[in-house]
Amino acid sequence: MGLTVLSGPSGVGKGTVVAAVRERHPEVWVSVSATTRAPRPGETDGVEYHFVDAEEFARMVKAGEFVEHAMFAGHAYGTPRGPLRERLAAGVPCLLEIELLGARQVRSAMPDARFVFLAPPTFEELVRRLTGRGTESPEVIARRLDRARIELAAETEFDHVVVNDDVRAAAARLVALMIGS
Ligand SMILES: Nc1nc2c(ncn2[C@@H]2O[C@H](COP(=O)(O)OP(=O)(O)O)[C@@H](O)[C@H]2O)c(=O)[nH]1
Ligand SMILES: Nc1ncnc2c1ncn2[C@@H]1O[C@H](COP(=O)(O)OP(=O)(O)O)[C@@H](O)[C@H]1O
Repeated sequence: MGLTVLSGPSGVGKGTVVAAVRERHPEVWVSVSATTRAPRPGETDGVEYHFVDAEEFARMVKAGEFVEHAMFAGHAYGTPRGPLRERLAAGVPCLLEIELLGARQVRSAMPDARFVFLAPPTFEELVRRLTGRGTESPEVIARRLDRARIELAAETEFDHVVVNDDVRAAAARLVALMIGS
């Protein structure tokens, strides 16, 4: 099974590590999720996410177009089924970067997938990273920290834990788990 699911608390560096994987490992295909949240500065529709409105998201859910979908901090996120199915059928190593509830749905639907938890070196460092990104209001940061505590407690559900101490090292460890070193 060529599918790897990467999860971990908000701010741990999932997006950063996945960007490093994209840059250095073009042989890995990274799924582009749909979301109802607004693009952040520098994000492009179709690259980091497909940015859709709530109506379009609901239509996609109803049409069965998602492998999994979940709410996170007030917005909907989902993994489109078609592109993933095509890449898996072609034998391409595939990576999903999704939150815990979605990872659990994938675990039920595709139990042969590999589940990797990206962990912060310490909780204090997680708070620093989440605050330091500067893209969220204090209310949003507080909500994400509440969710982060829940996500950290689920670490033991995963097959592997990669500590994001150094971005390049963490990306290399993730790819080694996916395709061997
Ligand atoms: N279930 C699910 N979660 C997703 C999907 N895409 C992204 N996420 C997760 O949604 C959460 C919020 O993502 P985002 O708004 O980009 O914030 P960030 O991860 O803190 O930069 C993160 O935990 C992502 O891993 C998806 O398709 N399905
Ligand atoms: N290994 C690392 N060391 C230091 N800072 C990091 C590391 N990985 C990510 N960061 C920083 O932490 C913040 C959150 O990273 P991000 O990739 O947005 O997290 P996530 O996608 O998990 O929410 C960003 O400011 C990012 O530059």
